[in-house]
Amino acid sequence: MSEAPFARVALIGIGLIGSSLAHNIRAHRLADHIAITTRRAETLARAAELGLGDSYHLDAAEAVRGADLVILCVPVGSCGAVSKEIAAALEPGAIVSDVGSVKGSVIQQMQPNLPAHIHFVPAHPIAGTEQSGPDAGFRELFENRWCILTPVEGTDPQAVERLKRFWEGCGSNVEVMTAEHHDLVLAIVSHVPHLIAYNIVGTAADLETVTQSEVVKFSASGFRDFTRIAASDPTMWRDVFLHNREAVLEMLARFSEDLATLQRAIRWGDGDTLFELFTRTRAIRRGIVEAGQDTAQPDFGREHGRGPKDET
Ligand SMILES: NC(=O)C1=CN([C@@H]2O[C@H](COP(=O)(O)OP(=O)(O)OC[C@H]3O[C@@H](n4cnc5c(N)ncnc54)[C@H](O)[C@@H]3O)[C@@H](O)[C@H]2O)C=CC1
Ligand SMILES: O=C(O)C(=O)Cc1ccc(O)cc1
Repeated sequence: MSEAPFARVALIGIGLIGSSLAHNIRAHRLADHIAITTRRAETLARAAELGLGDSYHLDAAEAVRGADLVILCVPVGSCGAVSKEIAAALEPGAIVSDVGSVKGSVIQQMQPNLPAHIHFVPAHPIAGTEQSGPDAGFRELFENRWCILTPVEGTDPQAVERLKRFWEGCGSNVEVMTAEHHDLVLAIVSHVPHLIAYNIVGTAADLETVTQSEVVKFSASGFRDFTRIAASDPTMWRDVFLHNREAVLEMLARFSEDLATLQRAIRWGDGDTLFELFTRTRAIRRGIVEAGQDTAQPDFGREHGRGPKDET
């Protein structure tokens, strides 16, 4: 008899998150069999070369057949289409989950396609890097990181508990909340910051009076951090903004108001306003460091990744 918590896990999409999950499932014996499926034959072949799974399928329905855990690791805009492809092949009692950075839209896209005899438990690991593709994954990615589960009302608590234990098996701490709350929180702590990074790097790239070589030569560490984030996968982030539209627009409106306040303070020489804000934000940063939440994970990821992949 098998001792692994799952008999067969199907990973749909084998980029940064899918491959990091494969490493974890293997290392922590979370399943007896890892079935991998992805859209492109080249990516699947690379996953096989890396030995990430036990079976490899171009047909997603074939991969999920007999699986007791199915995890969609694709851009959020593809979740609806993938759920349609696999629906008829899903095993009764299977847990179907995802790793998308947006939850409300993923639930809306997937739920209508899924049969009543499976347990749908959406998830989001708050762990990643700017890298993508099957080479980018590494086992330590989820260690000491949060994973948020957003089950819909009426979900079997045992299925939620099983998925919670799976993520704990990957080294994560798990929290449960509504999809709506998740999308608001992530809009301010992750989505808007990425948009700001894309925007500032774009603005610097468009400058006429400051040359590109000067931007590279004199970029202080703050700007360098922005360029790392702005190197994140374009498909993934396009989908995040299109699918968390309302929460992002709400947070952007607040951000713009606060930015206007700073603009005014600079224009009128109001140093007190600037000093007061910078003092408050410094305390927030110190709180994060004291709570042990400031691991140098991106560098760690870079060490393990082999460079951004444009089309995986
Ligand atoms: N990159 C990050 O830092 C994090 C990403 N996420 C979420 O994880 C999901 C995957 O992101 P990554 O692994 O970073 O992306 P990635 O670009 O590294 O990998 C995506 C994979 O999905 C495949 N794919 C795309 N469309 C597909 C389709 N229709 N059918 C089958 N396979 C398809 C691609 O070929 C690729 O193998 C996204 O929803 C993202 O929001 C969550 C946490 C962190
Ligand atoms: O690389 C970084 O700095 C990240 O912020 C990683 C990340 C990206 C997207 C997510 O949904 C969660 C984490």
